[in-house]
Amino acid sequence: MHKPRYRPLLAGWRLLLIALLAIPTGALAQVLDVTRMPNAALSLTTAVELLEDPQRRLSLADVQSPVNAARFIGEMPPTAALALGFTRSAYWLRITLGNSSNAPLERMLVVDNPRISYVETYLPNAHGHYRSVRTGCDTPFDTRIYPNRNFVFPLSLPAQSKQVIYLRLESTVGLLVPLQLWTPKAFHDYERDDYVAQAWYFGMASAMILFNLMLFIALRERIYLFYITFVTCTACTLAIKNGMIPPWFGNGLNLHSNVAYYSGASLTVSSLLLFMRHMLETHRLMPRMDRLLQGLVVLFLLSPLAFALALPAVARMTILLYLSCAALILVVVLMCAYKRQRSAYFFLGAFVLLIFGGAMTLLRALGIVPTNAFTVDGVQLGSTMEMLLLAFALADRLNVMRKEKARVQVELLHAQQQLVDSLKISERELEQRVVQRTDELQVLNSKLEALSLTDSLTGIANRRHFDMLLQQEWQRAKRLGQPLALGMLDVDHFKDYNDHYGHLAGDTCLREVAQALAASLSRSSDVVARFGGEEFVFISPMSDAQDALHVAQRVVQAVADLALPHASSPIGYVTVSVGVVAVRPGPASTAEDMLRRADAALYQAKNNGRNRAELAAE
Ligand SMILES: Nc1nc2c(ncn2[C@@H]2O[C@H](COP(=O)(O)OP(=O)(O)OP(=O)(O)O)[C@@H](O)[C@H]2O)c(=O)[nH]1
Repeated sequence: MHKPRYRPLLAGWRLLLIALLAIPTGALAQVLDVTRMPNAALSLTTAVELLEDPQRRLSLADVQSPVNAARFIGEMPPTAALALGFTRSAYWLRITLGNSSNAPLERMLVVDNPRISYVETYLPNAHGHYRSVRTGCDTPFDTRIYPNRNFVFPLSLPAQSKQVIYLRLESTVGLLVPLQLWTPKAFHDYERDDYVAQAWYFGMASAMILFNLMLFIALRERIYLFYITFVTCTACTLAIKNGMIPPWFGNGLNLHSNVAYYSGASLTVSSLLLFMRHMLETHRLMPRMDRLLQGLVVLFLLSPLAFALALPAVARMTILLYLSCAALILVVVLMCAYKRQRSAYFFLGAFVLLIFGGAMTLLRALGIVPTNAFTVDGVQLGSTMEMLLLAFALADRLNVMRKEKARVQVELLHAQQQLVDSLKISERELEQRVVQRTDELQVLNSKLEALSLTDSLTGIANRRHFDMLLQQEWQRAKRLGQPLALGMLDVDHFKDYNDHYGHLAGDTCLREVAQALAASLSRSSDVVARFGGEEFVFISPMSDAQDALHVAQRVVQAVADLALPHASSPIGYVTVSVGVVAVRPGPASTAEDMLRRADAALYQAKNNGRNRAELAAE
């Protein structure tokens, strides 16, 4: 026969204690009178007599035989449940119930733990024959004579009667037996409240799943999917644990079984690990630990195969694995919290609540803490708090991300503003530079224009400039009906001067003649220009013939006053001849005519002996 190698010490100690304290009661079975009942569960623990069947071979007839009947032990400690620990033995429970009243009574015998693999009840009929009902979580749901998440057996106790009821219990996992007796009414009330409490939990889990599904659809963040998977696995596992899976669900599969329960728990742990990895970003904060977590995820995903093939054998190891994993999760969360991972604080709080709830359930299973509303639903309560806190952590994460986004947006705006500002500054600088360059260009242009209009040798207006000015002055005089005078001047015997003094000296001479010419025409409206070679011209607006001749003579005199030596000239110094004309521009005359006439007058001055001014003939 297979015996577990490591029976929990506590369960062993408990059985030893029970054996020492127990009085063989085969013949002296105490009768529990069920005539008067409380309006709540009546724990049958102290009324139970217990017989261990390590080989799991005894039949009802065997346990009724005088030898075995005398081996039942009673006087159980007054706890809410018989905690028999992880055991492969079958246990026989004997309860003697009495009805001292004169009326038949209906009672409900309840095994308030849906996780017992096999619950076989032997109920006597009026003739003392036993009817067996074999059910349990590892048998199909329709084996239950009363459809409830726990194992419920309605009893009929005739008036003035005594009944001995036998229960045979066997489990592939921990064996915890909260055996209760109820009146039908009290049980129905409790049943309603119990299902309402369960509905609260599953309703809340469903709401969380749907809400986070919507968040996932809206935000497309994978972490919500991990959370949904985790909550779904948790809710399903708790539904299995509490016997809440509807009988029609599962398509023939027994989803109440301990294989389903352990598989659900493993899937829950792997989804929790997946969620935690993403939530705490372990791949970034602790890459090596993250690889270990990934390995555990795979291990837990594959573990249902092991449960299906060898559940009783691997049950104890699985519990150890769960505990190690819980410790590892705690270490990871603490390390992340130490590294100031904000989500880790929430995760820590949530996980501590779950562990606390789970620990309560485990300690109840081991018989260390009493069975009560808190310890029975410890995992469920812890899971509820965990679910809420993790949802809060997700909301906080969203909030942090939103704040981060807002901060980045502000930074972006700031950067944009800075860019706009610097663009504006460079635009202004560019504008200034353009203005400056334009000014410089204008100056340059005016210089160029001035250069293009100035004679490079003498510094007075050149021929081009003169042509323009002559046209302007001509038009103005014509418009205003004013007289306009034009003088044409030529240096006398200049070829000889050049020949005698050299070309460079000739240039200097021309410069001095130009200055003398410019100095002789003092009005601002007067114009002097180099006409070409050694010829100069002047324009004197608003001057009639007399004025013009007077100006021309002044020029001749001014050059003569320079007294520039000219060895090749009959006079001995540099002189000029001037031909001058004064006209009143009319529709028939042109500026060119005026020039021709001035040239003719110059020719006349040359012919008349040079060093003189001649007025053009009318
Ligand atoms: N040094 C110098 N000589 C120039 C310049 N332009 C023209 N000449 C000279 O001026 C002389 C003009 O001589 P001509 O036109 O023959 O007349 P002229 O010798 O002055 O004799 P008249 O005009 O009849 O008195 C030429 O020898 C030119 O080479 C110049 O820019 N610089």
